[in-house]
Amino acid sequence: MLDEPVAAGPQATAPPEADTASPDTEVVAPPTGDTVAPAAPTEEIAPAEGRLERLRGRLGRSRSTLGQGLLGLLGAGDLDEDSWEEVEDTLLLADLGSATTQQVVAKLRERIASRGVRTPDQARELLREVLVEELGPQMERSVRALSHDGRPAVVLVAGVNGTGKTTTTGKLARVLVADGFVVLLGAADTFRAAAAEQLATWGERAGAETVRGREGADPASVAFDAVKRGTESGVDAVLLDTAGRLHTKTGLMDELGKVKRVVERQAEVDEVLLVLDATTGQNGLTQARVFGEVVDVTGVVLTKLDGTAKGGIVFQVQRELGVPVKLVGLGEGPDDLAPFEPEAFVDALLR
Ligand SMILES: Nc1nc2c(ncn2[C@@H]2O[C@H](COP(=O)(O)OP(=O)(O)OP(=O)(O)O)[C@@H](O)[C@H]2O)c(=O)[nH]1
Repeated sequence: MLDEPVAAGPQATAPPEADTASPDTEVVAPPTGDTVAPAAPTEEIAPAEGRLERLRGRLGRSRSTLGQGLLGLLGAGDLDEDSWEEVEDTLLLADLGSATTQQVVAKLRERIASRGVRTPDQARELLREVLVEELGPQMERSVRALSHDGRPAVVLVAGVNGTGKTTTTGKLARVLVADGFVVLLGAADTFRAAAAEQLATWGERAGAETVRGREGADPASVAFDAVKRGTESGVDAVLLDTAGRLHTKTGLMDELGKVKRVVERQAEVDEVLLVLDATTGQNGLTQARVFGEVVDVTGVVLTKLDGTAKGGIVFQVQRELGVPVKLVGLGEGPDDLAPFEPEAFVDALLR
């Protein structure tokens, strides 16, 4: 449903760096006047609380690699060098990466020697302790506070195409709406018309407005207009979905940097969430490094953890990027997004 086109010509809103061509942004339902009222979602949204708990079963495949393999080895008692090599291989196979693997093995060896491990339960406890330590429970993981004294929190969602950016933006909107926040979505992926359509559909379902531009419009202008509208109408959060595919990688990065700079002319960007597909392993880390050079990534969303036997990628992301994993995608369903909790995650791996 396309209604209430917004006059957002370049003179009105486009900042100097933005494209001078008319961005032709429009607002997609729910239609409102000057104030963005929390429109009723068109479908029921599951409460955010206890999501990871409900979604635990989805980590089943990761569990079979890490949990069963390691517990079997460690629970057997005194380990010879061959067994330690197997432990190492199991961790590497689960995508923990070599640095984390070395660290985990060193800690396990030391603690097994000093405390002794004789039963599977003791092995599980020790393994849990070491893995949780590796995930740095002290890291700040919440998506930054949504109270900004009269201005919306601005969240930029970035990542390469297909990782699940649009889906994650939509799911996040639902979580926030379920928590009582008024959300506005900005479809700054103007490279692919279907992406804006997809986001607007998520918005309608969650009860959030979507500001979007015509295919090929300047993404920075669309993002700027979305934040402007969100600020003027007093929403709690503006979530900006960005493009993941351009003709060249340099173009993509330049565009993302520009979107952020242009938005920052009127509001601080509170959160840059980098969406990584957990099934891509090492590739995801390479992407993360490249994105990190262009924008300060404040948190990672690891998607498709339901579809991989390599949940260990979480450890690598954390260690190599020094950025907390804040959210995990555990399915294609609209409510399959959960906050990342190290203890609960490790428990799911070892269950
Ligand atoms: N199994 C599973 N699938 C997911 C998850 N998150 C997203 N997907 C699927 O991944 C596919 C790509 O998701 P999109 O949200 O379109 O990805 P995108 O990054 O926005 O892609 P572009 O718009 O092309 O840049 C879709 O089929 C989603 O349903 C997840 O956590 N688990």
